[in-house]
Amino acid sequence: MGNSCSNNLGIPPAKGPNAVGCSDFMMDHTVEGTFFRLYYPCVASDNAEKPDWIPCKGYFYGLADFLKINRGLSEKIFNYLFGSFKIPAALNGSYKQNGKYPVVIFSHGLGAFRTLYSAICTELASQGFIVASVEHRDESASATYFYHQKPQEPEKDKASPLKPNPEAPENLVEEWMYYRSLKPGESEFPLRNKQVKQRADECIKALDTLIQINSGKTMENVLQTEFDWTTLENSMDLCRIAVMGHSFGGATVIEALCKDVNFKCGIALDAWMFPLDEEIYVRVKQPIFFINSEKFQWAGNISRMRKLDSSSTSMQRKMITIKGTVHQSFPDFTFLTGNWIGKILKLKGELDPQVGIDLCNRASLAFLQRHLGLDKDFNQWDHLIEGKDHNLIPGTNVTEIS
Ligand SMILES: CCN(CC)CCN(C[C@]12C[C@](c3ccc(C(F)(F)F)cc3)(C1)C2)C(=O)Cn1c(SCc2ccc(F)cc2)nc(=O)c2c1C=CC2
Repeated sequence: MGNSCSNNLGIPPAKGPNAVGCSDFMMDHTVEGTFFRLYYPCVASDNAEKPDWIPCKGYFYGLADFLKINRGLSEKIFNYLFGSFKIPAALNGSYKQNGKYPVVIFSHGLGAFRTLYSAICTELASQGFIVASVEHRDESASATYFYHQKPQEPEKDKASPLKPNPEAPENLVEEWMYYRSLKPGESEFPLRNKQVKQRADECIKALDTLIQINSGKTMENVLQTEFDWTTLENSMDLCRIAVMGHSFGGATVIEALCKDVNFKCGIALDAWMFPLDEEIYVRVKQPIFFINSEKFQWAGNISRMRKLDSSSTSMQRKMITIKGTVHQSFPDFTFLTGNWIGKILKLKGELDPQVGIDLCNRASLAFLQRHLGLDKDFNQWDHLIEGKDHNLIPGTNVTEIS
């Protein structure tokens, strides 16, 4: 019986052979630029500083907006509950050169943002992937930020004004974009359909930026982190690229596969299929792996996933359901509250969160080895792709409409 006191809460460290580095990248500074958190294999060091899980309090404000609760009060509660958590990775750790690593682009869910899936992203990086977790600017994130060029200061006040945010780059002003909820009477599909298209474009833009970084081109990272991005020259295997995402990010996976054949396969975690156009189902050709929770799915959503099955590539369309899991079993919150808060807020299912994320990560690694042609030992988990485990169901538990 694990001790129930709170000191055993935290994001579980990755299990793979590589130490994990983590660094944030934004280029260019505008809302049209790309913004992602990069996780990568790094040189092991025991005293490395760890990145903050929630990087600044603007994200707490956005979470409050998303959850429709008061900002002031919830900022204090969130800060108390989650403010001190770190990501089990080395902030700006030195990149570990070892051949070319396959690449994964990760897309977060509605109301989430780039840092909330670190148990998945750090595990992939520790197993030898370079992972870019994008932060979407389609107003589906709880919060995100970007910069404006500061208007030219009139000559008179020479002295530079007190800088609002010390690490903010020169002469740029930080601006925050918060979650946009549906307006009363607004129909949801047009908004979500527009957002999923922008989200796919942002995944492609992040990939294009990684391709430039891989070429060794000096990139001007607006965030001015202590990380030398030129060390990533020739680090990526650009024939082995996958796209992955949770919920709204799962729909983004399908849209991105459709738009860019550089994505060789996709993994959709508890996908929310509603935002997708009907005609997309026949256009996707790449392999897709649906990893579903037991509680979130419903017949209409499953039947849309099944439409992707009927095409000729059905051999490469797989679906499993993890028993005892809920929608929030994929983001990091599932590790960060005690059992009873977690159950009340539906952040935890019946299954131990660590067991659930291990099944998800191992099944994903096996699928990535199969469809990116990796020569690792992830095929040891091939049985998980078929749902062969006492905590898995092949396909779905949802009784589907015919
Ligand atoms: C009332 C809000 N109402 C908005 C439409 C529904 C809210 N909701 C259920 C929630 C998110 C919940 C949550 C988070 C976080 C705490 C905290 F206390 F731990 F912070 C608590 C409680 C509230 C569980 C979902 O939207 C579920 N969902 C999600 S949740 C992604 C997410 C968001 C924020 C996070 F911090 C972590 C993960 N991503 C999607 O793409 C889709 C859906 C539904 C359809 C498509």
